[in-house]
Amino acid sequence: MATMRKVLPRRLVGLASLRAVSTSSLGTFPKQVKIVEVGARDGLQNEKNIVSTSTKIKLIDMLSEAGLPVIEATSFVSPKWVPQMADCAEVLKGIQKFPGINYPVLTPNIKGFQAAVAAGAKEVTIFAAASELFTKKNTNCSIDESLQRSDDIFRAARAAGIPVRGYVSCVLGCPYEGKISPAKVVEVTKKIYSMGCYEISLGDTIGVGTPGVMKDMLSAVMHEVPVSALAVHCHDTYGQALANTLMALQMGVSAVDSSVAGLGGCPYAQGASGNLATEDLVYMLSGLGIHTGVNLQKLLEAGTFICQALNRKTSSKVAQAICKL
Ligand SMILES: CC(C)(COP(=O)([O-])OP(=O)([O-])OC[C@H]1O[C@@H](n2cnc3c(N)ncnc32)[C@H](O)[C@@H]1OP(=O)([O-])[O-])[C@@H](O)C(=O)NCCC(=O)NCCSC(=O)C[C@@](C)(O)CC(=O)[O-]
Repeated sequence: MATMRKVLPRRLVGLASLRAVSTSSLGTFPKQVKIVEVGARDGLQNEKNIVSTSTKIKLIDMLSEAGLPVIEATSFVSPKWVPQMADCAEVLKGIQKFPGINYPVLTPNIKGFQAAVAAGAKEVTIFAAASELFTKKNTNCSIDESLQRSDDIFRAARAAGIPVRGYVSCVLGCPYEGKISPAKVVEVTKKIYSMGCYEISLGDTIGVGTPGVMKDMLSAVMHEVPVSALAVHCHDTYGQALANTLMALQMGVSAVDSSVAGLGGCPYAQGASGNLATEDLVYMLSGLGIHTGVNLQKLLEAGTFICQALNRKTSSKVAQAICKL
């Protein structure tokens, strides 16, 4: 397709490398950032029209071609709650598994964990939240009950030698409770870290945060959990996702979730919009001279593919800019 063949103009590549030498005044950044691509799960779970299994598989294969090191493939949740993820087993079985790339899947309970393992999952992700009301809306239980479900998963995962990643949602605000205290985020994050999550992604689920509150929340969490075990997951509802992520990088976080074409949202978080667009993140990191291993050109092609399949415009500013050139 002609639109998928556009090559990143030389002058943009040049601009990015020019910026890479002039960032010392911004503070210390990690030399390398691990991008966790969540478009196929977080992005698609919010789509009203069912996306075909083959489209999901092709998207993930294109993201693998682009060199993303971690691609969240799908979620083994109740199809009554999220019908879009009903084909989770087919998707996980159907994708090409590139060597060196992880394909974690979301599991809300032991039933989901067992189904994920049966479909070949090598890594799972549990999800908790720093808000009681969001937890109830999202998983029909209290925070304590959700942690108990996670504990069941940890036991089974340990026995099977499967690594577990974790999410804490609503770290900068909740659609139902409003302001969330950093102390509550610390409490939940610390619990799932001590239960065995090797990495915990702190989610600004509805994208209300600004860099100052990100800094306060992260400072509090970093007192209790090593920064090497933290990631950030910023939605872009108020246009703050890139700024909040930059703040997290300056504080030493080196794992960032993002979504191709900025797809995303949670069906149980009113007002949540898309995630930070992976294209925009890669462009910024490249400009800062930070290694990601991602091929921006191939990533743009994956974004074009899924936007055409969904019949929608990309939310990535970088993709929009390059399409106009
Ligand atoms: C947790 C439950 C299952 C509780 O839902 P429930 O209705 O309380 O559970 P239940 O045990 O009564 O089960 C209801 C039915 O679902 C079945 N069931 C039960 N579990 C499973 C399973 N794993 N896989 C398949 N089926 C399942 C179960 O067998 C039963 O079927 P029935 O007997 O009625 O035919 C439900 O609330 C659920 O699936 N919630 C998931 C919601 C979701 O996926 N939200 C989006 C992900 S979180 C997010 O997006 C935020 C994040 C991670 O991106 C970070 C951020 O931005 O902050």
